[in-house]
Amino acid sequence: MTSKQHPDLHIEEERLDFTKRYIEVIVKTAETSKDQFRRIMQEMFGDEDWQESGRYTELLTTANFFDMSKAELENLKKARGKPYFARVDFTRDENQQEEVLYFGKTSLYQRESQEQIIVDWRSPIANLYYEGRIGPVAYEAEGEHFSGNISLKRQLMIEEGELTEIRDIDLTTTDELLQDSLAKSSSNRLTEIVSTIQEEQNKIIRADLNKPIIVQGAAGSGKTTIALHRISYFIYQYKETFDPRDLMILAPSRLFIDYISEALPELGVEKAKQFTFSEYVQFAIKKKLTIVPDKKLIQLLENKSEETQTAAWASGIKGSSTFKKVLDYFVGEIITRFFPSEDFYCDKYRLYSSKKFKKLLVDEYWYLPVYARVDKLKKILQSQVRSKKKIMLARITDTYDQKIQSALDKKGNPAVRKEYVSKCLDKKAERTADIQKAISTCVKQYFKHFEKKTVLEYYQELFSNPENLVTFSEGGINIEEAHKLCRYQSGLFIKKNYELEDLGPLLYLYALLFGVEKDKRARNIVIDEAQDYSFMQLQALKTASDTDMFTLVGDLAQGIYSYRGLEDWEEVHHSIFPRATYTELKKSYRTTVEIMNEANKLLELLPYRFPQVEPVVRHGDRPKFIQRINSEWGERLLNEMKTMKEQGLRTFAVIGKTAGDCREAYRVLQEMDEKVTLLEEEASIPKDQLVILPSYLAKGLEFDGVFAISLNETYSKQNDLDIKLLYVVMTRPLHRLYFIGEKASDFLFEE
Ligand SMILES: Nc1ncnc2c1ncn2[C@@H]1O[C@H](COP(=O)(O)OP(=O)(O)OP(=O)(O)O)[C@@H](O)[C@H]1O
Repeated sequence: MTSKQHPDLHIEEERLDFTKRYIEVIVKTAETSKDQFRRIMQEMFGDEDWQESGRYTELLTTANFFDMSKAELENLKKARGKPYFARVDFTRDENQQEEVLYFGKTSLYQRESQEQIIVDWRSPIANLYYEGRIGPVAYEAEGEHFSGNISLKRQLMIEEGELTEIRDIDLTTTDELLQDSLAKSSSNRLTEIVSTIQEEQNKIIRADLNKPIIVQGAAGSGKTTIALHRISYFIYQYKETFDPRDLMILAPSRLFIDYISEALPELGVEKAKQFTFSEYVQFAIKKKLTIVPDKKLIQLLENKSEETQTAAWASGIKGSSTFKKVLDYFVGEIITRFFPSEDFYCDKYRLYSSKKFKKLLVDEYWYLPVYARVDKLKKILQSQVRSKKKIMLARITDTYDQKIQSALDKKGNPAVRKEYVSKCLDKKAERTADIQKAISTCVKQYFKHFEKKTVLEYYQELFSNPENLVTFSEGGINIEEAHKLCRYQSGLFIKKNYELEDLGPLLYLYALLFGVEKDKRARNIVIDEAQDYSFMQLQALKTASDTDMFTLVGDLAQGIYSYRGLEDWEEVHHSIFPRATYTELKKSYRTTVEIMNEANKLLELLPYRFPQVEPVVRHGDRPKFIQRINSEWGERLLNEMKTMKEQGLRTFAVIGKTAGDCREAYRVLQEMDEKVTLLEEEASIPKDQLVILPSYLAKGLEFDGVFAISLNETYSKQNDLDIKLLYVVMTRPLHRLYFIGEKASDFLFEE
């Protein structure tokens, strides 16, 4: 029903008018002076319409401005055009009083009357909107118990401050707002979905904030979106105690960070740090490294040479839990290098036994990074010297004073006595100087023998001895493999290069040996596309940040980096995040039924059991195959795009299997004078332009219309990687999917 026909139209319009004016009062007052509050109130509400209403008098008599934080004010300003999106009428059992609640992206209330003008979508009571049905409801949320009755659930569409539509939801109506929202065209950027969050998504957003969470979600199930909403919810819940800058979002590429950039301020989470894994590791270990471009995936697609196989194999080993064992063992061995061979002496005084030193190093300070333990022991010895300094010096003085005294007491030749006393005085001065010197140098001397190396030196050392790799892995790596791995690594080190797969072990080693500085550690980490992380990477992040507060979202069916990433969640769940809640999302919100049905067929070709993805019921055209003849395909593509544009669609992508096919497509389309952009890793996505990108870069992104192309490259059923890549491509479009190739079987179709 449009707003004009709704029986409550007048009530809702008046409410909106009131809310908008009240926001203006708050904003204006904050921008001028608090003393002006009453005057502004009169100005905003003093016109005839409002003077007649009882509400105006009430407002004025109770008017009393209260301070808002800068952030709250900013949120309120942002909310001016759309202060809320839903209304719920709820009667609590305990007092039988009906509350009329308006939910929006921020909260606003009148302090005196305690009336909530807008309730934040992240407050516990907003669960009534996301999960409650008309009728009796009862549930717990963050320790609060709700029981009562919902008599009205209403969605309110407001655009630029105007009420455009009112929709009452009851048991029988399907969620039209969701359908509308999904039917819209994409903007090339991720947006917030607060008004249409679904029950299963809401559960993840609000799942226990003190526990890690792992979400296996189908393509388009809203993983990225939900992860960002969960951050927003987290920041809201802990606004008093948690600095948003302690939150870190790890994304697969800068392209992806650009893609989510719009949703961040909308959700108030723009202060969270955003990194790629590679950027973060270099930041944390304070070293700028030369990382060789990650060509393995492409090489695996293009050729199966032994070199490529070795590279992929080495990646797998360096990311495995076996390698964690190697590093743990290695660090254990490094610690023994700090076992002193002798007790600690200052001059002739034994101040600390080596046994005690070892005990502290290994047992007492086990929780500290190795070098921090050594530093701690240094301080202990220094304080030991300081505390014994007086005694040591006093002993010297006493000894020589006694000698002198007894010489003076003796009768005898005065000349001899004099000489003896003078010698004693000299000796005393000499010994005192010795002790003074020893006091200032003994600690330094004692530690002089201990090594001081950088994390890179240690890492390179690890690969200098194949036998050690076998021992450290307790047989997990055999001697041939160890030799092969060492050879592979030395090929990198000679050129002062590292590869992405070295970063997990490096970070882990750094954390254990030196510890990541506090201001470089995150207290809460959100990882998107988590299936592409290796065991070692996740373990390293956990150890480095000293917390298990992670949100991991990913989809194993899109695990195109499985040679180095994860094949299942089990090991990660059990060994790294045992406290984690594991959840699955099977519904897809992005794609139409017709497209998803085709994509689902690919999952059946994979050797693992992936559940079929259930699309939210939204129909569209069936995917279309266009036969490629010479370069005339370019024209057909542009024609189809023109038609789509006429139908209101706005974002389009040509997705090739590899960069090679993309370059070829770029050449053809550019010649036709079309404005196209070839996307490289670090680029940002231009708005309203046709973009060409390879399949592996398209992961996580979405477009209204997608042209999957096969020019020189085809997809093969024999290769799981090909199947997964094609699956990624086919799950990118919101509305239309085209295949352009020589024959349908190039895209793994029967016909
Ligand atoms: N509850 C919802 N209401 C409206 N739109 C939604 C909802 N949930 C998801 N979407 C939309 O579905 C699309 C897919 O969401 P998103 O990109 O977060 O999914 P994903 O699981 O991360 O996908 P992928 O696996 O491809 O990375 C987005 O356009 C998002 O806005």
